[in-house]
Amino acid sequence: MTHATASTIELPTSVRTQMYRDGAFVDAEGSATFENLSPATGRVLNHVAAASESDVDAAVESARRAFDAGLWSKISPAERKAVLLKFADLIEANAAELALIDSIDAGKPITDCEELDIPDVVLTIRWYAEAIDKVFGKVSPTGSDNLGLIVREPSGVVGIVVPWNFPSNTLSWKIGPALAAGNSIVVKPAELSPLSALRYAELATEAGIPAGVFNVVPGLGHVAGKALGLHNDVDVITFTGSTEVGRMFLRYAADSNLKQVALEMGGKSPQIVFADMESQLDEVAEDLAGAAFWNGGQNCSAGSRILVHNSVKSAFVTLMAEKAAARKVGDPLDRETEIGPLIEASARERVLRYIDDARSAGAVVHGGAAILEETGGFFVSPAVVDSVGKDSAVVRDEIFGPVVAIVGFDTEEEAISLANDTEYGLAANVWTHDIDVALRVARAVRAGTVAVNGFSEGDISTPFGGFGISGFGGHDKGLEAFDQYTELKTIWVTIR
Ligand SMILES: NC(=O)c1ccc[n+]([C@@H]2O[C@H](COP(=O)([O-])OP(=O)(O)OC[C@H]3O[C@@H](n4cnc5c(N)ncnc54)[C@H](OP(=O)(O)O)[C@@H]3O)[C@@H](O)[C@H]2O)c1
Repeated sequence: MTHATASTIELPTSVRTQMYRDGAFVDAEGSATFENLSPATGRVLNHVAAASESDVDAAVESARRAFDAGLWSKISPAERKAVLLKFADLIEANAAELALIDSIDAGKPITDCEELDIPDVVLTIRWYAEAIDKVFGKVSPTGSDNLGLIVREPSGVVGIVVPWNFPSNTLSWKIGPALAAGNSIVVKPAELSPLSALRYAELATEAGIPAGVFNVVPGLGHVAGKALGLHNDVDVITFTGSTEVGRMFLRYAADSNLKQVALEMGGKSPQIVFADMESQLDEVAEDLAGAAFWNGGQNCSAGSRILVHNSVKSAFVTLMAEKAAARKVGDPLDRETEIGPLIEASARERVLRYIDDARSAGAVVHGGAAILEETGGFFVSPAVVDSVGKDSAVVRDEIFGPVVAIVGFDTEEEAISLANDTEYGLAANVWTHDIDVALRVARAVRAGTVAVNGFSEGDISTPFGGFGISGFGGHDKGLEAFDQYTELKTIWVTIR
C-alpha cells in the first residue's frame, strides 16, 4: 500500500476558505473558522470560515436582493441556459483541480473524482441548462369564456444543505435545476468537505451568474445549517444527509415560515440475487462488490444488504469475500486505490463496532479490519458478513462504511418480504434472467429506484428519491427536480 504523508498532500492554490457572498469571498463574523481535517492523515488541512447565524442572514439577504433585482430570476430561460453552459465549460476546464480538491478534502479515490464525480457535475449542469428552455406550462381545458394558464415560477431563495460523501455530484443535482429555474441559492456544504462548493461559486460568477445568486456559507450544521433551516426568508430547503437531520429540517420549517422541504436521506438497499444467476455468479459478485464498497460504502444507495437464493449462497459468499479482499484500500491520491479512508475517526470506530458486534453474535466475517496506516488516516478493509440473523444491526442499520451483510432466501415471496423489511426505501437491485420475476420484484419492492441486472442509480434523466424514511418532498435529477425549485401558479382569465 502506498502511504500518504502530510507532505504529499497539497491543495490547489485556487482553494479559498472564506464564505462566498454577493459574488465575493468574505470572512465569517469575527473571522471565525473551523478546522478542516484530512481523512487520509487525520491532520488539519486548513481552517475554513465558520458562518454564524448573522452570516447566514447576510447571505440570505444577498440572495433575496439578487432574486428581486431579476437579473437572473427574470431573464429568459434561453439566456440562463447560455450562462449555465459557460459555467459547465468552466467546471470542465477546471475538472482536474476540482477532482483533486474533493479527493483531498473528502478522502475519495482520485480516479473516482476524475472519472465519475466531476464529469457528472459537468453533465448535470449542461443537462439542466439544455432542459430549461424546453419546459412548457399548460393551458387548462376551459370553456370559451375562460383561459386557464398553469405556469411555474422560480421559488425564490433556495437553501441547499449537503453531506460530504459526494461533495460535487450531490451539489450539482441541486444547483443545476435550482439555478436553471431562476432561483438564488445559499449553499451550506458539509463541515467535512467544504472546499469544492466555494470553488463552484467562484466559477459561477466567472461564467456570468450575477452576484448574490450563488452564495456559500460553510460552517457547522447545528449553527449555519440550522439558521438556514429556520430562516423566514428562505423559500425552499433541499437537503441530502441523514434521516435524523432530515427530520430536523421538517421541524425548522414548521417552526418558521413553512418553507418547502425536500429531503434525500439514507438507505439499506437490498440486492436480490436469484438462483438462475448461478452461471454468472462471478459477474454478479463483482457488480455487488462495487455496489457495497464504492466510495468505501459511504453512499446513500450502497448495496449493503444482499439477499441471495440459498442454493447459490455459499458459492456467492466465497466470491464476495474474494472480491472484498482484492479491493485496494489506501491513499486516495494513489491511482491504484479503490477504497480510501472513512471520513473521520468516529466513522471508523462505528464501522468496526458493527463488525465486532456481528462477530460476537456468531456471524462469519470476511475482512473488515482496521488498517493502521502510518499516515493516521481512517482506513478499514471491506467486510462481508455472513450467517447473520435478519434482525441483527448489521442487516438493519445504515452503517455507511465498507460492510455488506448477506442473508439467504428460498422463495420469491420471501425475498420480497426481506427486501421490504426496513424503514428505508431508497434503492434496490434484482438479478435474474427471468423477465417476469424481475418485473414482479421491481414492482413489489418499496424503493425509489430499482435496478435490474446491474447496480445503478439511473442517469441524469431519471428522478432519484426515496420511499419511507429515505426521502420526502421531492426528487433530485430528471425533469422532476424542477418541481422542488418552482411554484405552481394558476392564472385564470375571464374573457368578456
Ligand atoms: N439520498 C441521497 O441522495 C443521499 C446521498 C448522499 C448521502 N445521503 C445520506 O447522508 C448521510 C451521511 O451524510 P452526513 O453524515 O453528512 O449527514 P448529516 O449529518 O445529516 O449532514 C448533512 C448536512 O446537514 C448538516 N447538519 C448537521 N446537523 C445539522 C443540524 N442540526 N441542523 C442543520 N443542519 C445540520 C451537516 O452539516 P455538518 O457537516 O456541519 O454536520 C451537513 O451539511 C447518510 O445517512 C447518507 O445516506 C443521502
